[in-house]
Amino acid sequence: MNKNDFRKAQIAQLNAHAAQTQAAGADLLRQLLTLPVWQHANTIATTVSSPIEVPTEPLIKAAKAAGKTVYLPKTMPKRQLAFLPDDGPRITSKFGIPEPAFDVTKQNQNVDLVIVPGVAFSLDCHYRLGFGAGYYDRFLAEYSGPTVSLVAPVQQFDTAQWPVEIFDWPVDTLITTDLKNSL
Ligand SMILES: Nc1nc2c(c(=O)[nH]1)N(C=O)[C@@H](CNc1ccc(C(=O)N[C@@H](CCC(=O)O)C(=O)O)cc1)CN2
Ligand SMILES: Nc1ncnc2c1ncn2[C@@H]1O[C@H](COP(=O)(O)OP(=O)(O)OP(=O)(O)O)[C@@H](O)[C@H]1O
Repeated sequence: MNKNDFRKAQIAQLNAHAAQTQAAGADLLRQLLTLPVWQHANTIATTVSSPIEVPTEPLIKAAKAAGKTVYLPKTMPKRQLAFLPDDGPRITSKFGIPEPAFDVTKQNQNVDLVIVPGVAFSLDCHYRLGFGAGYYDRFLAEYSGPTVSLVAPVQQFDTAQWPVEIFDWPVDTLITTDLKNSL
């Protein structure tokens, strides 16, 4: 199947399994908190999740409670992402995603840990398929720090069932959970 058709089918699956994905969040977060790469990070980047994604609000709260600075992406022209601290009001973008206000003096593209979103992940080579605009592919081409993705059962594939391209970057660490942790 081509990438766009696979992505469309997979987004339909994410919608159908949204409750299961929300339920998986607690176990995925529990595992994240045990990772040295999390524990040692002073600055972390994540997203504001939509209802079909692994919930990130508990992760944001846990990071702040641990004294970390949380950065969120703001979508910029030319499909670039600017990472800005989650320290003020969030403004909903034209894509419906709440984002921090742009302030070049606060921008940080080199945080200690990036939590990478996606619609599907391959467990063998850690490839990810995103929502399709290439924002993270472009960002990861420039970022050399550690990456982790929280993978709900519906997002797990033993091997990529979609075409992997030259600009696709594997994620360092995939955290997965059993279906029984999501019921
Ligand atoms: N929660 C969350 N936030 C995130 C991401 C994500 O995956 N999850 N992103 C991960 O990358 C970035 C936003 N990703 C996006 C991915 C696709 C489209 C999109 O398809 N937009 C148009 C098409 C516009 C175009 O082709 O330029 C659309 O809605 O039709 C928008 C944003 C940053 N924030
Ligand atoms: N490093 C890059 N530089 C320029 N263009 C890129 C780069 N990486 C990806 N692209 C372009 O971005 C587009 C979207 O790529 P793809 O379909 O793989 O997105 P995705 O992985 O689903 O999205 P995302 O990375 O936002 O989650 C492609 O047309 C690709 O050519």
